[in-house]
Amino acid sequence: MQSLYSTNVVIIFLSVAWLVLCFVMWRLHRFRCSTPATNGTVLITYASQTGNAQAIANRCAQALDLSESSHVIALNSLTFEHLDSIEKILFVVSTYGNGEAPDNGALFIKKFSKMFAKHNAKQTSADNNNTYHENKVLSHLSYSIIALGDSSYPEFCAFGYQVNQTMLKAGANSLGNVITVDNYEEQITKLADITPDWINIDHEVTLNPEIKSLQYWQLNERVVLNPDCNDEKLLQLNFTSIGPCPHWQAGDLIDIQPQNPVEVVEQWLLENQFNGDTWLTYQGHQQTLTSWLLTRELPKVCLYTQDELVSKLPYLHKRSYSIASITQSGQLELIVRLFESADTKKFGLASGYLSHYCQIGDVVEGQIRNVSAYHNIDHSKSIILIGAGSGLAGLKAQIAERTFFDNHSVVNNKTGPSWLIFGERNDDPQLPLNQQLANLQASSLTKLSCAYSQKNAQETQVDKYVQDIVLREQVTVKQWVADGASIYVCGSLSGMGEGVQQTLIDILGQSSLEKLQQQQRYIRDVY
Ligand SMILES: Cc1cc2nc3c(=O)[nH]c(=O)nc-3n(C[C@H](O)[C@H](O)[C@H](O)COP(=O)(O)O)c2cc1C
Repeated sequence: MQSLYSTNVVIIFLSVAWLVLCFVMWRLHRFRCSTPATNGTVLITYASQTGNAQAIANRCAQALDLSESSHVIALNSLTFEHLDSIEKILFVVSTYGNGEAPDNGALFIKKFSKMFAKHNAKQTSADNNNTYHENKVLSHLSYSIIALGDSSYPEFCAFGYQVNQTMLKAGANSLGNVITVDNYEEQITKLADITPDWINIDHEVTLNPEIKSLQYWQLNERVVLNPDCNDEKLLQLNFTSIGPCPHWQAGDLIDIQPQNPVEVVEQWLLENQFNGDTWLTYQGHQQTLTSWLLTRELPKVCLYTQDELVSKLPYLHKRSYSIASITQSGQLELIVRLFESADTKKFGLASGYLSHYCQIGDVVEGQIRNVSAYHNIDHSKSIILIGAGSGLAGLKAQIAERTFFDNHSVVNNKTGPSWLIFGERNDDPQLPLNQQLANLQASSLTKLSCAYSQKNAQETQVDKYVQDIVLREQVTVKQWVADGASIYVCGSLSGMGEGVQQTLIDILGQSSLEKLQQQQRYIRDVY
């Protein structure tokens, strides 16, 4: 009996010891997996205009088991103290404008060049004018750069290279070449292919078409907003979601999968002697070759066999559009400018598809893109919304969200005043566009100021461009900003976006505008 008792005690003891050992080994394994390669502190910083670089930064944080809230920050928020206290940093930065930084990274080069110069000056005097150490302020720090861009721009990934130069000058250690990413697409670009070796991206965080569900939208209505214009028509499109409606916020974009016109696909098939009626199965879906090729690039010279086409021909690049409505309306609204080439009279691929080839009732594939840089607006404060043409989309979404906030917030927390400064071509009040503006003024705006580019400014005393209004109304603009207003700009970058920015610099001063940008009170959804 005694010996049976002691055997049981030994078995229980061994079992507990075994469980404890297993637990310790498991914790150790988890610790090893989650600890960054250097065992040092790692930070991830992003500069992102439309959310791609930010999404990659967040996924890298997941792969490194780092918290997004404490280890992922916008480049404008990066301080010298951060750099001084960490051992490794990952930059995920896109390029914007003409080889420039995205807005939430625009202060980095200026801020750090100044800071490093100051530090170097101190270092120099400490070393009795020995300039050898001048560039070693960040010698403890290693870094990698993922640079997003689009090779159709002359300055491909220029900002990524500028960040690299700044870090090299400060003596930081590069962990490899700048990783350039051409035309990043969430569902096509494999994260494992664009991340440095020290980040172990597993399959869970590798986005590809199989694991991300696609979103489809049925076109219900299409209205020409400026029927008086023969060129560059502006169209409003309304869609409903097929299946449960995804959630989005004002400022979010939608990436639309464009399609070739059917005639173009049929002509290409004929020229290359393929049979468009052949049924082909790819990734579990079966449709005719013609249907498959609607969304594919069609090369001038085709070296593939008919069976290879679907797996080899790349998808047409998706195009991003600002969403003009809010989820609560139950409709996805877009405002699209139809591009038509002056020489060939051909339509732009995506704008032609949405504005011309796509028919009412047709289904369009489009993925909502969360752009948190455009979200952080305090609706209880006032806002100056500035834009032109298709930029009305982003501005309408902000107005709709503020109206929703007004109707659903607690009594004392009402929406602040909204001032819309908008530019189009013609002031004819019968035009659907001008009727929409009048409706917005009646229902939701405190102030509406319009500029008309096709009016003769001297003769009619109207402003030609939105920046003319900002300049003429500068006293009021300054007063609104002093009272806490945000400024939200939406529309084309060249011309409108750049003109507005220069005028704001002229009237508010560069440093005040930078401060507003840092406080996320100057937001630009410009393209
Ligand atoms: C208005 C605009 C300007 C751009 N300028 C450049 C450029 O000069 N060089 C470049 O390589 N890519 C340029 N791009 C491409 C972006 O860098 C690319 O789309 C990137 O994926 C955007 O990433 P983000 O969403 O993080 O901002 C530009 C894109 C837009 C919309």
